[in-house]
Amino acid sequence: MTPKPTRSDLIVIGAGAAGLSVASGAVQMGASVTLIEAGEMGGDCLNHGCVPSKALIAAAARAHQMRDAGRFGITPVEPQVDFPAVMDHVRSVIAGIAPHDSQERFAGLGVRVLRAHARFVGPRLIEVAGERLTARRIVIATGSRPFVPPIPGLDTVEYLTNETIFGLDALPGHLAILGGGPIGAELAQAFRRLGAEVTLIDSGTILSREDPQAVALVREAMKREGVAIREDTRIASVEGGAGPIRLHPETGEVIEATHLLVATGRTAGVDGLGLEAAGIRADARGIETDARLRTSDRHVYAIGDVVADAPSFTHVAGYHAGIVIRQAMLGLPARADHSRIPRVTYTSPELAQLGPTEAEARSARRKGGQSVAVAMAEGGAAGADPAATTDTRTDVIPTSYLRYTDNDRARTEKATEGFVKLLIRKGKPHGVTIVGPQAGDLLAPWVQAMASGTRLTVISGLVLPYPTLPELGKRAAGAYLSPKLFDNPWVERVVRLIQRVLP
Ligand SMILES: Cc1cc2nc3c(=O)[nH]c(=O)nc-3n(C[C@H](O)[C@H](O)[C@H](O)COP(=O)(O)OP(=O)(O)OC[C@H]3O[C@@H](n4cnc5c(N)ncnc54)[C@H](O)[C@@H]3O)c2cc1C
Ligand SMILES: NC(=O)c1ccc[n+]([C@@H]2O[C@H](COP(=O)([O-])OP(=O)(O)OC[C@H]3O[C@@H](n4cnc5c(N)ncnc54)[C@H](O)[C@@H]3O)[C@@H](O)[C@H]2O)c1
Repeated sequence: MTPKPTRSDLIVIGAGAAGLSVASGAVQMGASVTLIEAGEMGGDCLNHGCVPSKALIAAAARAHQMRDAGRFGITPVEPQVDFPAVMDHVRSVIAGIAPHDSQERFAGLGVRVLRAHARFVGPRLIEVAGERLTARRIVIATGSRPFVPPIPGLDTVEYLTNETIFGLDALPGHLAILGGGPIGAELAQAFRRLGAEVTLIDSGTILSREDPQAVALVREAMKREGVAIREDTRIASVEGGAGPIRLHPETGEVIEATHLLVATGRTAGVDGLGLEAAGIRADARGIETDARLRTSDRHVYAIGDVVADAPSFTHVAGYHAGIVIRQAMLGLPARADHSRIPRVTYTSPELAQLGPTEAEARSARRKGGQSVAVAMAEGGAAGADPAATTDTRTDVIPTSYLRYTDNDRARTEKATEGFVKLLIRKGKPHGVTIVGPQAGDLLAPWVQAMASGTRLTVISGLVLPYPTLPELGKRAAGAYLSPKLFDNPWVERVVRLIQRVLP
């Protein structure tokens, strides 16, 4: 007779950002929780994703500053990059965060942590290392893996992915990167700054989801720093062996590199999970869920990267975890809304987006969606009057421009390349694009403003310390509002009247 399965209130499969957040929340609320992890605690973000990539980017930024010091009257120097030491820095950052995600910490909180592969063997029935488990609620948080395209010959070379690149102990001589999404773009610039020759290849355009005007600044900066960017380039085959890796674009020429990073997107982590046995629907995009993140078995949730069509970010994993906790622990309904998820690509300049891009807003408008005004605070030519560039034609969404050059702090830092673009709906921010230094940090107040429905009049009236970059946001709001105030015949009439009666 099969022994009775071990029972708990909640089983969580996967100890990445998503699974860890649910497990810690649930156990601290008093539930009995079993957490199952086949690989490293902390998942992709800690071990092969956000943390090592941002640590590498930080080191690369220092190298870049040394080369770039001449603009400030300081003799620029070509940095001596000790790559193994750079990787020690990356590993030390991971090691510093790891205790927070560790088995010891979770066991200490009261979570039963199993370090093995989990698979469903029936509805709400899981097998782990020979033990059967069941629970009132189950959370699948198995994340994603690199998608490797079926290019002839690719499987014959030792290509890198995000799971292996941070294990390099020597700087690549020439790193070819297939895929110019956030992974490819961030790592292309970082490796270039650390001294590698880099070729970034995309079958379409780089960062294609993002605002093209913003991407143009990123592309320009990367090219200037020496990243060879090959867009609209399809690789027909790859060959290698012991020597260099040769990529053959369809155009017939050859790209030769010492290393190849494949960063062509993600695939959901559902292999060997036995979803069919559990009656849980999934396809190539990931696990199907409703807005409450319930799978086709209502007692089983899916969260984080494994969810079909959900944005793949650590903050989304955390957001999903909160939605499941409310439902599974407190019995309260909660829904995921992905329309206002911020995202930042940590290139230099950084590229930050909240809500729809201008193109998405225009396309929604064409489809008969809501009417949206675009106040493009691009920071036009130095000293330009933003109002002068307001586009009020009726066939397009009105735009106005203001650049980083119009911010005094950006000027003192000589960090003037960039812009803020606001999409406005009924006097409130509807979408925000920021490209430029610290764009990610500059997005935070807009996240708050959009969440709380703050009007642009409030933002433009804020008293912010001078000189700071956040003044850009206030100016951007002002750029939209000032034509209404200063070019308004009604306002002029009222002011003339008041001036006549003022004592
Ligand atoms: C290079 C790179 C840089 C990134 N940078 C950023 C960034 O700057 N900001 C940002 O927000 N996001 C970033 N991301 C995305 C972010 O890493 C992911 O969105 C996040 O890790 C998703 O968390 P998750 O918990 O859903 O999945 P994961 O972190 O993938 O965790 C899933 C876990 O489940 C385990 N698992 C899978 N199957 C099983 C099974 N059957 N049994 C047991 N365990 C299993 C896996 O071993 C893994 O540990 C980056 C990603 C990459 C690759
Ligand atoms: N800063 C961040 O928050 C950050 C950083 C890295 C990754 N991430 C997350 O991880 C996800 C995955 O990132 P990604 O960059 O791998 O994927 P992606 O899907 O965003 O980009 C993949 C790129 O590869 C290109 N491509 C696909 N097939 C190709 C081929 N055969 N040849 C050449 N180019 C090809 C695509 O045109 C696309 O530009 C992101 O969508 C993001 O959610 C986030």
